[in-house]
Amino acid sequence: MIPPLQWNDEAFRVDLLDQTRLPVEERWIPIETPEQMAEAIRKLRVRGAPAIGIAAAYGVVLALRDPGAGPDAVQQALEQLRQTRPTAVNLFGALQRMEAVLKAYWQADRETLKAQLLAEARAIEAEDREAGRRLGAYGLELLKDGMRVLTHCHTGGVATSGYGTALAPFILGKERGVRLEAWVDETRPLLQGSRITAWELLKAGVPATLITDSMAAHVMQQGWVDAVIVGADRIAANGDVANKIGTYGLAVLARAHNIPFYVSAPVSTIDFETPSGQAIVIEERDPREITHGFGRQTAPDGIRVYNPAFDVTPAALITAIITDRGILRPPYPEALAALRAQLEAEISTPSTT
Ligand SMILES: CSC[C@@H](O)[C@@H](O)C(=O)COP(=O)(O)O
Repeated sequence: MIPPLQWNDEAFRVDLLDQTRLPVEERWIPIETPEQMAEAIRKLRVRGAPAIGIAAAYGVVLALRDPGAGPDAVQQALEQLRQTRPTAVNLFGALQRMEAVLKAYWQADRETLKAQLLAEARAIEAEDREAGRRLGAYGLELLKDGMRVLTHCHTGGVATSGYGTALAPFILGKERGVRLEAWVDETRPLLQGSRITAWELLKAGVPATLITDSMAAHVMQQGWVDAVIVGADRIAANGDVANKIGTYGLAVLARAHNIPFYVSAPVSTIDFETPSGQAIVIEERDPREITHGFGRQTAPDGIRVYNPAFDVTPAALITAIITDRGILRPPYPEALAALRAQLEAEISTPSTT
């Protein structure tokens, strides 16, 4: 498993895998300031909901790289990183945790603040790694040996810090001898499926077949898909799920073909404060991603373009939501409320082990 980034303690910087270069080149770039991290997130050099949160957390630590910088610089970094991408809630959750550390150690000396911020960023990364392993194990309760499973966008190692979210059962399944076959959606317009999912599954030795997004209906109609599994960028309190554009269409297709549709995401992707998908802000990206994708003009100058990066799948189309705390089934408002109560109870009664 390749991580999306590595903290370089000696150089006090982040070494980041530039995902825009995949699969042709595995290029690691040094990130030394919060500005550089914000740029990397905006340009999708690091992407995928959990990875964005982890990257932003380390980006906050970088505010203290300059020997003259103090808590004000950290506060500024928090504001800057919050402006990068609006949809994935992991970004805001991670920054909220970093802000809590900043507030708790505002009056402390610089070295203590630095150490505490770094420890929190490392904790966010480690928790996500463990969440991915659990997502894989729960996913394998639903995805059985021999199944052909369609997935969308990229939800593996470099989008997280370990096994991934929707790709976790494929990777863990490979380790455990459970044979899953993947249908990989290309994922227009930025091709996270063909560039990154296909690359990661090949590396892991998981059998995979690449299709363009518009072929999904056809392969389902042929009876060649046993399940669909996707990740999430934000799950609302009623179970609506924002994920990469095209996910909603797949859910409709899965329902039409009587195929189970699963969402796999860590609890850090659940936004209990957002009542439904309608309240989720959908990022709109540069029209040139469609008209000039990968440097080649493929549409006439002057054409009007709409380029939403995500869509919302209504809870009613989701067969189960796999989380690192177990598998949720409809009705989701009740299942999510129970999960929230469980998580809150754990916070108020910290474990003594
Ligand atoms: C890695 S978990 C799932 C999502 O983050 C993933 O499906 C996705 O939509 C990523 O979008 P991206 O725009 O590439 O950051």
